[in-house]
Amino acid sequence: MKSVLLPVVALAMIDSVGRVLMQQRPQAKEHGGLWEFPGGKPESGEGPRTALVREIAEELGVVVDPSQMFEITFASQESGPDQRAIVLLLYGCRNWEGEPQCLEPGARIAWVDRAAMLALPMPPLDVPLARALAPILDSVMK
Ligand SMILES: Nc1nc2c([nH]c(=O)n2[C@H]2C[C@H](O)[C@@H](COP(=O)(O)OP(=O)(O)OP(=O)(O)O)O2)c(=O)[nH]1
Repeated sequence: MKSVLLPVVALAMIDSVGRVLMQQRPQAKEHGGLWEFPGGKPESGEGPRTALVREIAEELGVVVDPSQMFEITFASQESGPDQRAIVLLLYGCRNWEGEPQCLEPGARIAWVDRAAMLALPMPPLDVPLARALAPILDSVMK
C-alpha cells in the first residue's frame, strides 16, 4: 500500500497506584474489540501534544496540560500490500483535570494494572508500547 507515513499519538494516563487507562476499540472499527492507549491521528496543523489534548478531551472528557506529558517510546510499521506505514508515539501523564468517561460510542475504558495491561488483546503496535510502559508502572507502585 503506497501512502504517506501516518502519525498516530497515544497517551498512557497513569494513576497514583500505577494503573493505566486503556480503551477498547468499537467492534465495527479496524482492530475492533482490541485494547489500545487512547489517542488518534493529528489533524492539520497540530503537533503531537496538541493532538493528544484534543483527542483525550473528545474521547474521555478530561483536560490534560501538554506540559505535563512526557515521551515514553514509539512503535512503527512499514507499508506492505495490505497495510500502511504508521508511527505510533506514546506519551505518558500523571495529572489531568476531570474523571475519565468513555465518550466514544461503542468503546469501553478500564483502569488496569501492569499484569492486566500486558494480558489485554491489543493492536500490533500497542504491544511494544505496553511492554515499554510496564517498568514505568512498576516504578509508580513502589
Ligand atoms: N493504536 C493503533 N492504531 C493502529 C495500529 N495499526 C493501525 O493501522 N492503526 C491505525 C488505526 C487508525 O487508522 C489509526 C488510529 O487512529 P484512531 O484511533 O483515530 O482510529 P479510528 O479508527 O478511531 O479513526 P477515525 O474513525 O477517527 O478515522 O491507526 C496499531 O497497532 N495500534
